[in-house]
This record gives sequence, C-alpha cells and structure tokens, in this order.
Amino acid sequence: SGKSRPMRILQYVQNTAVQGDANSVISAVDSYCANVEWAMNVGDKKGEILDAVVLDVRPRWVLELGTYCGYSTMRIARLLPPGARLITLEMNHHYAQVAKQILGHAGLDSQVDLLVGASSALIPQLKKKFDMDKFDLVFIDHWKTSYLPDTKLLEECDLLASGTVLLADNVTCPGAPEYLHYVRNSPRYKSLYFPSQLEYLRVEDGMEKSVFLG
Ligand SMILES: Cn1ncc2cc([C@H](O)c3cccc(CNC(=O)c4cc(-c5ccc(F)cc5)cc(O)c4O)c3)ccc21
Ligand SMILES: [Mg+2]
Repeated sequence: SGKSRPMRILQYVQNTAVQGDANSVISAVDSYCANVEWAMNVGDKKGEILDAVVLDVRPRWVLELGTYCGYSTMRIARLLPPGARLITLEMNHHYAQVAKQILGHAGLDSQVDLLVGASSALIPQLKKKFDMDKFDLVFIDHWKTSYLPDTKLLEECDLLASGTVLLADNVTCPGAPEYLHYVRNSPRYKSLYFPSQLEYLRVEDGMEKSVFLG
C-alpha cells in the first residue's frame, strides 16, 4: 500500500515510531530501508559522520540541499543548539510533503524551515528571507551535478564565512567528480574525505568535508 516509496516510509514511521521521539523516527526509517526497500537516505553509517560534524561545528545557521524524506534533516535538527535554524531546500513537492509529516512526527518542525523550489532559485533569496548573513554548515545531498554550481552560487551570494563547513554526501557513489576536483584543488577550501558505505548496502561511498577559508 502507499502510492510511492516516500509514502510507504511515512506510513511505516507513523505506525511504528514514537511521536516526538526523533531517534525512534530515525531508527524506524533505517529499519524499513534496510529490511523492506532501499531508499536514498544518508543512512546510519554516514549518518554518524554527519552527527559528528554537526556536534563539532555547533552551527547557528544550517543549509541542507535536498530534503527527500527528511532523514538527514532530522539527524541535523535533533543535534542543534537552542535558537539554531536549519533551512532545507526540496524541489519535489511530494518529497517535501512527506518530509514535513515525518519531521512533524519527530517533533522537529520548529527548528526547520523547509522551502519548496530549486536550490539555484532559492539560494539568492535566503539572506533577505531569513534576515541572516552566513551559514555555519551546509549539507549537500541533492542532484550530484548541482553540487558544484550551487557551491559557486553560495560563494557569489556571500553566504559562506571563513570557517563555514560544507559536507557533501555520495562523493564516491554515485559520485560528484567535478565538485570533488574543485574543493580539493581550490586554495579557498581545506578538504577531507570520510570513507564509509552507501546507505543500507556493502558498497563503498564517502562524504567530503570542506572548510571554506574565505
Ligand atoms: C536543484 N535541487 N534543489 C533541491 C533539490 C532536491 C532534489 C531531490 O531531493 C532529489 C531527487 C532525486 C535525487 C536526488 C539526489 N540524490 C541522489 O541522487 C542519490 C542517489 C543515490 C544512489 C546510489 C546508488 C544507486 F545505485 C542509486 C542511487 C544515493 C544517495 O545517497 C543519493 O543522495 C535529490 C533534487 C534537486 C534539487
Ligand atoms: Mg545522498
């Protein structure tokens, strides 16, 4: 039942996870996608790397590119200090609708602003819309061919400060070769690769952490 994979994930969460308990919602998504049907969540292995980066940065302003069902949105939001905000951009209306409901079940919707639209159209509006200046952390997990153009757009919109951390999913599988070449060769970034595995599978993947140097 459930017309789409995101809908089936939402139904499983609503039927098994404890309302208001973000960790039980995260575990429910992971057990569904590990045992019933695969889905492109960052997953529990790479999720632990994401958690460690969020705890290290202690960000006030976070941007996420690609919400999907809100799995990484929850992992980030549950670790934010009070008063911090997570802005997540999703261009697929159905994904956004499901993510909103999953975030609601986890009790995390107050820390999160989910915007529906293409990153390239929304990024230039963020400073004014949220009366903010720079992001402390950017989690990149949308179309792999958009990673590099959107990173350049963030630079052009003056949304990166010296010390801002970019964390990119899937730099090995499916891969983001142009992005990797840029952040590893540009003098404006200090980049480091975190080897891991593709969500729910024994396939190599990894995340790239790149600090903007200003
Ligand atoms: C412009 N813009 N602005 C906002 C925005 C939001 C979206 C959507 O959220 C969206 C839709 C479809 C695909 C993605 C990218 N994700 C992936 O493609 C991916 C694949 C795999 C994988 C790995 C192995 C396989 F065999 C198959 C798929 C593993 C992963 O973790 C992924 O993240 C993101 C798209 C463009 C957007
Ligand atoms: Mg991904």
